[in-house]
This record gives sequence, structure tokens and C-alpha cells, in this order.
Amino acid sequence: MSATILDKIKAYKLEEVAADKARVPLSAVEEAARAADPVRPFGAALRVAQTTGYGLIAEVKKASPSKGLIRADFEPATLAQAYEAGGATCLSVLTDTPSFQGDKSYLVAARQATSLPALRKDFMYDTYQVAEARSLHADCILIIMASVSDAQAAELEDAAFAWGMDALIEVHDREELDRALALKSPLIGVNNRNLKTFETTLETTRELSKHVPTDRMLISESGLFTPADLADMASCGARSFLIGESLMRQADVTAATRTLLADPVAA
Ligand SMILES: O=C(O)c1ccccc1NCC(=O)[C@H](O)[C@H](O)COP(=O)(O)O
Repeated sequence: MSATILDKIKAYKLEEVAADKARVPLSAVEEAARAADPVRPFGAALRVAQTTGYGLIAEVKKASPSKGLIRADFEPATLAQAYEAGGATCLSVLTDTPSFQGDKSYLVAARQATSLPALRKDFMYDTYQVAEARSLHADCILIIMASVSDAQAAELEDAAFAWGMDALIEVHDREELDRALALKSPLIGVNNRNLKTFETTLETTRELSKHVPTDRMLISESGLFTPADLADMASCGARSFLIGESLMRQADVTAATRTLLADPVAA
């Protein structure tokens, strides 16, 4: 069977982390994490936002494996401020370089330019990366169930909680969802992107929403473009969204964010 994009990313990410560990010892990363800005509540901010409107995790995303370069004019701090002015609840900042042209410094810059909680959007395998996320002032990490074992997921989640951060657990299908529900985090992200074909379909959230218990927060991720898409997802119980491309392609990011959030369906 041919390697998926996640297999390829995992291979270079493990090498990257090994190199980082050799360069900066864990003790130094932990010291930086302890000195980082206080954690901003991520899940709680979404919960508040979605009681009256929608929760939006707005992604600072320059490029992707599926779309190549998305935004040439890319200044993370300015984009983060534009998102905040448009009403975003949280930020997601890609720190992976080879596939997304992201950078660890983008997370620091974006978060420090706003008062929003920020997700470190990367491919996490090692608790070293979790401490590093906190040292970059992250408030939440991503755990992609398709790419980790149950034991690894639990270890990463425990590490996030120990640093006071939240963990967004990402799933693509029923099997991953069942594994995610064995974890503690209430934040369940259903990714509408098929990682083999890169196609997005909102049917993924529609289908999996039936199996997400009401004590978990369902967050629909990827392939969301219009207010009608958000209303569609809200009708099956997702009132928080992770959106990158559709907002990153707009000249006026603030106006586009406002328009997307302007007319939420009643909670
Ligand atoms: O975006 C990709 O092409 C991609 C490819 C392989 C693994 C992950 C990928 N994206 C990560 C994401 O989850 C999205 O950046 C995020 O959900 C926002 O999606 P979108 O609104 O469609 O940019």
C-alpha cells in the first residue's frame, strides 16, 4: 500500500524532533515553557462563543499539501489581528515547515499580536513537542488520531493538561472517533478532509456528529467556505469551526471573517 501524506509527514517529523532534542535539551524547553505567558483558556472560549453565535478557530495558514501556496502576502501577526478584529474566537497557527510553510516563530508572533488563545497546529508524536508548544505560548495542541496509537494519544493529552493546555482531538472516521472518545478531552475535531485523496466533504461531520456525545464539543474542520456551510454543520450539532483556506484567500480577512460569522443559526 502506498504511503499517505500522514505517513510522509510522520517520517520527517520524527527526524525533526530527534534533531531538536539533540540541539535543545528537554530541560531547557521545560524551563522556557515554565516562563511562557499564562495559558489562555481555549476550549472555554469556544464554549462561550457558541452559546450565542459560532466559535471560530481561525487558521494562520500559508500553504498546504493539497493546495500549494494559499497566501503569498503572509504576515502572521497582521493576519492574527485581522482575525481578531473579525470576531474569531481562537487562532490555529501552523508550525510545520516542509508541508505547510509554517514556522514556530509564527505561533509566537500571531498569539502575541492578539488576546486570542492559540492552537499549535502541527503533527505531535512526542511529549517534547508538547513542552515546546507551551514554550511557544501555545494554549492548545492538536492530537491526530490517524497518526498516533491510543497510548501515544493519552500520553500527549496528559502532557498538554499537565502544562495547563487544552487538547483538540482530531478524527476522520468512526474508528478514530471511538478511540478519541476514550480520551479525556472534550474537544473533538472532525476533519472533513480525506487525507488519501485530499477531497473535503461536509458529509464527514454530518455522519460522525451522530456519534459524538453531548458532553463533548464537536468542532468541524476543513473545507468550510460559506455561511451556508456553517449553518449546515450547526444543524448537526457543530457550532465551532476550524477554518483556514477560505479566509486566507481573502484580501480583507477581517471583513471575510465578519461575514462568515454574521448570521449564526439559533443555538
Ligand atoms: O490542508 C491540507 O492540505 C492538509 C493536508 C494533509 C494534512 C493536513 C492538512 N490540513 C490540516 C488541517 O486540518 C487544515 O489546515 C484545517 O482543518 C483548515 O482546513 P481548510 O479550512 O480547508 O484550510
